[in-house]
Order: sequence, then C-alpha cells, then structure tokens
Amino acid sequence: RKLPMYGVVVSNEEALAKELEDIDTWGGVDLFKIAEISNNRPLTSIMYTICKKRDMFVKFKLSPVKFLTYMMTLEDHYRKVPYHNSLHAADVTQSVHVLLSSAALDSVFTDLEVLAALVASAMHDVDHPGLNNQYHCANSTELAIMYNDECVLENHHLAVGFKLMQQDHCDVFEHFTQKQWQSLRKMAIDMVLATDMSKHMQLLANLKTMVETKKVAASGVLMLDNYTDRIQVLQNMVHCADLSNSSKPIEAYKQWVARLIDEFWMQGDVEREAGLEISPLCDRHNTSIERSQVMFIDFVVHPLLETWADLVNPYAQDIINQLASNREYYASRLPNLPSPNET
Ligand SMILES: COc1ccc(-c2ccn(CCC(=O)N3CCOCC3)n2)cc1OC1CCCC1
Ligand SMILES: [Mg+2]
Ligand SMILES: [Zn+2]
Repeated sequence: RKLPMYGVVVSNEEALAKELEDIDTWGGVDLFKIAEISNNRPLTSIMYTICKKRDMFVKFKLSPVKFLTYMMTLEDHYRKVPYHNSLHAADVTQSVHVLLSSAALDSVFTDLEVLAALVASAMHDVDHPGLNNQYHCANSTELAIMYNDECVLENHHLAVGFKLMQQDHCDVFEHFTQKQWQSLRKMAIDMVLATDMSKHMQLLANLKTMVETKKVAASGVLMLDNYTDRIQVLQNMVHCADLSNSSKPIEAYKQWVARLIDEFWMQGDVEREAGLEISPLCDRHNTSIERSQVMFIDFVVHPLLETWADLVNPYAQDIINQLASNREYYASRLPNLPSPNET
C-alpha cells in the first residue's frame, strides 16, 4: 500500500514538501504553516519525515503503518492548550534533530540513542493540562498525589507516551530485542525527566564540567565513553530544544511568547477563580512580557545555550547570534520605568 509522502494525508503535498525542505536547519521550518497544511498533524509529519531521512524504518525494521498509527495516537493525546500542544512537541523534535546533526557530534551517538532522543522529544509533553508543576503540587492534584510532587508532569508524559505504545496497533518497537527496548526506554525516561526545570541547575553544572574536561578526537568529534556522559549530553540537548523558542527567528519566537502567556494567564484565571494565590507571570492584570523574556534569556537560556555552544564549538554560533538579536528585540521594547523624579 502506498503511504503518503510525509506520513499524513494532505490536500497539498507540494506545499508540505516546500515547508519541510529546510528541516535540517535551526528555525528552518515554519511549524505554524506545517500545522495548517498537515490538517493539524505537525508532530506526525515532522517526526515521520525526520525518521525517514535518518533511515530509521530500515535500520530498526519499523513498520511505517504502526509508526504512523502510534504518532497520530500520540499527537491526539496532546491537549489543545495554547502552548503545550503537539506544535511545541514538533518544534522540540525538529530542534533535537538539528542539534543531533552538529558536526561535533558526528557519529558520536548510536542509531538507538538518536531514535531514543527523537521519541523522547515527540512524547515529552503529551497530555500536558496547561497547568504547571507548581500548580499541581500546591493543590495536591490527582497527578501530584500519583507522583508524590516529584517531576509530576514529566512522569505523566512518559507514562502516557509509553502506555499508548502497548496497544498492538501502536507497538512500534515490536521487533526490538529486550536489550534494545530496555535501553531505549531508559534513555527516553532519563531525557524527559530532565525537562523538569527543577533539574536545570544540575544539568547546566554537569554540562559546564563536561566542557571543561571535554575530550575531542583527532577528527574534532566529542569523545563520550560512558553512559553518564552520553545521557548528560542527550538530556541537555532535549532541554536546550525545550528552551529554544528565544533562539529561533523572531516571528516564530513572538508566536511562542503569545501562546505561553495565554497558557499562563489561563492558569492564573483558574487560580483566581479558586481563590488561590496567582502563580508568578500568570496574572493577566499584572505581567511585564518584555521584562520576563529578557530576564529569562539572561539568567536561564543564554547561560545554557552558551555552554552548549562551547561543547559543540563552533557549531552553534548562529543559535547564539539569533538569541542575542531576539533579546535586543524585547530589551528595546521594555516599557521605560518612570524616571526617578516622576512620582
Ligand atoms: C516563550 O517563552 C518561554 C518558553 C519556554 C519557557 C520555559 C521555561 C521552562 N521551560 C521548560 C518546561 C517547563 O519547565 N515549564 C514550561 C513553561 O512554564 C514553566 C514550566 N520552558 C519559558 C519562556 O518564557 C519565560 C516564562 C515566561 C516569561 C519568560
Ligand atoms: Mg514539559
Ligand atoms: Zn516542553
């Protein structure tokens, strides 16, 4: 049976082909347009295109039909919340695909590690309710009770992502040896759990140490000789992709900001309605969008991406440059503070 070129049946395959041309480039795809053309299946079409390009179906004897059934089921389990929907998962998956292709990482990772990073990215926020971990823990929600306040959402995303795979028609890795399956599952779990912001400082510290002690082969590629080092690079890679909005072309960045603020404000509305304390940045009557973006770039994103750029030096300079220009965009639009003599 002939499968659709990009996994999803679309009205206009040439238009989709055109949008997917620069899938190997940072910020090279317009995901919002891909969502429109693919009948709102950006995650399925992006993931299928990447896995086909990386020859995963041949390498691992994956059934394209089962793969597509799983991806569409996974995509259906992303909620229609403003930010944490399947478009964000498609964005992180494409970003990881580009980071994996850094020349400094050339043939550093095995095909199984690459597949694990792509699967982790695709499922990393599935069934996100649009309410963050702080909300779940503060209110001892069902999920917080289930996961004892520890990486609550991230544990849930993994549970849903892997549960869907147990259905026979979604059993993508049916031909895997027990060893392959256990390895992919452990690596995907370690990567998704590392997208919890509470792990950020530890991840960054590990990455800095790795940069200081990095061993590079004569060919210029990184040498990672144990699981701890290998998984740390993969965890930081997915984490960088998860925080990559501010280092993408400004038009895309502005869209992500608008979607995230919408989701935060919806959470604030839920908290206000319930008479709860409104979480930081979630009060629609009191937010400085520009200031919070500039501060987040200065204190979180830039330190992380700069360290990543050092690790794969010089192969992330364009990412750093885009981040700097995007920071300037918001810094130059900071509402000017009342000058001291104004009351
Ligand atoms: C487009 O702007 C952002 C895009 C992504 C993030 C961001 C932070 C942490 N992550 C990783 C997942 C996580 O832990 N989250 C998901 C976001 O909500 C907080 C818990 N992602 C932050 C962003 O901006 C900052 C927050 C509001 C103003 C400055
Ligand atoms: Mg998340
Ligand atoms: Zn995410």
